[in-house]
Amino acid sequence: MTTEPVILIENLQMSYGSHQVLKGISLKVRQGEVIGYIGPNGAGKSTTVKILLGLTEGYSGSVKVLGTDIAGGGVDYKRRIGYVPELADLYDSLTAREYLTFIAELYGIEPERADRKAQRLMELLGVREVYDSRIASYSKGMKQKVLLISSLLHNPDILFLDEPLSGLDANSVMVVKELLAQLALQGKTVFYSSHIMDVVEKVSSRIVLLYDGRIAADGSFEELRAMGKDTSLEGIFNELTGYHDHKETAETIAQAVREE
Ligand SMILES: Nc1ncnc2c1ncn2[C@@H]1O[C@H](COP(=O)(O)OP(=O)(O)OP(=O)(O)O)[C@@H](O)[C@H]1O
Repeated sequence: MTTEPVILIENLQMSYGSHQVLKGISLKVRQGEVIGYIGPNGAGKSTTVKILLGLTEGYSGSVKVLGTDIAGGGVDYKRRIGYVPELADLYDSLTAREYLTFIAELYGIEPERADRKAQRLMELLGVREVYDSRIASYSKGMKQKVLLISSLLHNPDILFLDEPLSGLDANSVMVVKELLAQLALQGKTVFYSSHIMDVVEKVSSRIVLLYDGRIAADGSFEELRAMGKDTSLEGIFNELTGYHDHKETAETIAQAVREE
């Protein structure tokens, strides 16, 4: 394994109009780390990931992925990255075979090889029987599995995942959680953004909490736990983001529902 960071972010700032979303983020991610990237809704997690993927421009600061300054617009580093977006635009009118071989082709994988690998991964994830059905007919979890496969076909070095377990059944969740650990053992780096705290707690070797445009905590779960009073990541999250009134908020909402 190399010791150079695979992701190096220095003083990253990003605004949409007058709204400053990222207020100076610095982060070094090393090969083989599984980063749990967490934060409240709207904190800027997806924005960070989209910048790292070269999908969002207009930021300031420096961002290097796999040694490449992404501001240079190079595409080589993108070939070594896999991405499972939060809201996916799957081509519903295609079958998984058509979709996955098409995606693989974009990565320069020869169609027959891609087809073999896609079928194998569909089989391992228990969805081989719908390989030739239109994606439009799939359940949410089946679509999620196709997305996961599409991010892995080209054997990427870094995997960016935004709520990757969304819609997956309990057995599939266990498989994917274990898969992430196995991929990290192979030396792949995983950048995992999710709101499901008990999963983040279990799969991440390091947790980065984004709050108010800045990194509010960065460390292993044990290190984060040592910082506060709470013992669960959910509790630590509430503590670090200064949120204590979930019960009152829920009561007020329930009351508002009854109002005329
Ligand atoms: N294209 C855009 N134009 C304007 N504002 C945007 C755009 N994309 C994101 N934002 C704003 O930036 C902020 C951060 O959004 P982002 O999607 O990065 O948050 P997030 O941490 O991923 O949230 P969530 O947990 O809800 O997915 C939000 O206030 C959002 O409204």
